[in-house]
Amino acid sequence: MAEGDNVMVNVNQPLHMDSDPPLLETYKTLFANSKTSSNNHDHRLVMVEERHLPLIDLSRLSHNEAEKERCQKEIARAARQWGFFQVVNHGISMELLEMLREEQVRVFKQPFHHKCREDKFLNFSAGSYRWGTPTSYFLRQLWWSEAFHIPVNDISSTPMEPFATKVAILAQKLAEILAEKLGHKSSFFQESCLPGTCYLRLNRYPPCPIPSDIYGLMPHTDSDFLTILHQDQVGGLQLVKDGQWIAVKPNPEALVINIGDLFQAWSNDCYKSVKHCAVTHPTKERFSAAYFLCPSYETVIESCSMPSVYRKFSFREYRQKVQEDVQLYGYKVGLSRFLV
Ligand SMILES: O=C(O)CCC(=O)C(=O)O
Ligand SMILES: [Fe+2]
Repeated sequence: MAEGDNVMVNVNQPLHMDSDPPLLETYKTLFANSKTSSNNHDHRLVMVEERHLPLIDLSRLSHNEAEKERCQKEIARAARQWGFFQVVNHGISMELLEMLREEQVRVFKQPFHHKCREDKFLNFSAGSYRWGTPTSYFLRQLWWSEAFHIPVNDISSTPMEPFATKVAILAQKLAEILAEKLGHKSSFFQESCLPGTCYLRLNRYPPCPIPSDIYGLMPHTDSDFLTILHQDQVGGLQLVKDGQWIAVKPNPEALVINIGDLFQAWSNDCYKSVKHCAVTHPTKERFSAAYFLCPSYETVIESCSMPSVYRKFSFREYRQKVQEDVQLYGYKVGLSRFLV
């Protein structure tokens, strides 16, 4: 869809069902004014090449020592060169992934007014549900998505619990390998990232009438150690590689791993926390689920080698700074706030 096509959208005709958040109604005025808005800097106006991420078969970790070593090296190389990679034979069965997906669909199918209830919805704490960015003034700051951001503790005794248990083990295993490849055998991640501090984020991107103008999720880096993403086959994840945006081709058997800001700081800029976003589709809805390996707020992030690029900071300090910047400037500045 070309720039300007957006004016063809009949914004008076709500498309959504009673489970959908009122994105179109909320953004109506912005759509109407979008003809005059400038989005020349938007990467979606440029052709985005579809690429496969490095694909790593984790079953090699249980082969002989030489194969294990090669596999670990590939993981570390992908974290350095891409900040993103995909893994197969990751220990989470297709059945569990299917169960997660079914539960995700069921949860989002609930009526909108139930999902945004202030008190508890299902088993989740108040405030777990988020949708769009109703306070934005610019089209390109809008999010065309809804999400449940759930502390892993709240997942217990839901059908998603078996997935959460397995994905937490995988995250710890990857963190350990990444640390070891920098010469650090440590229990740091085991001790600081607990079920009460890690999150599962269920994302749903409804079909969007003007996908070229609105992100599902704005370009961002993740504020965690690492993220494990399960996505469906619709596609929409894009990331920056060597200064260019590329689109990730979905692989039904793979999970997508990405390095977050905290690992970049801990690794002293060796591993890269890369900017990524989700774009929307004109006719298809898309689901993804992300597990965030996060420490407790008190955890201090200190670089594993010297001289350190960043000063040490607590995760609480980091979150506060991010929130402060988002309120002041409308975007996250991130790690560069903590440069020495
Ligand atoms: O849905 C996606 O592909 C990306 C999700 C994501 O980046 C996030 O939840 O932080
Ligand atoms: Fe993300």
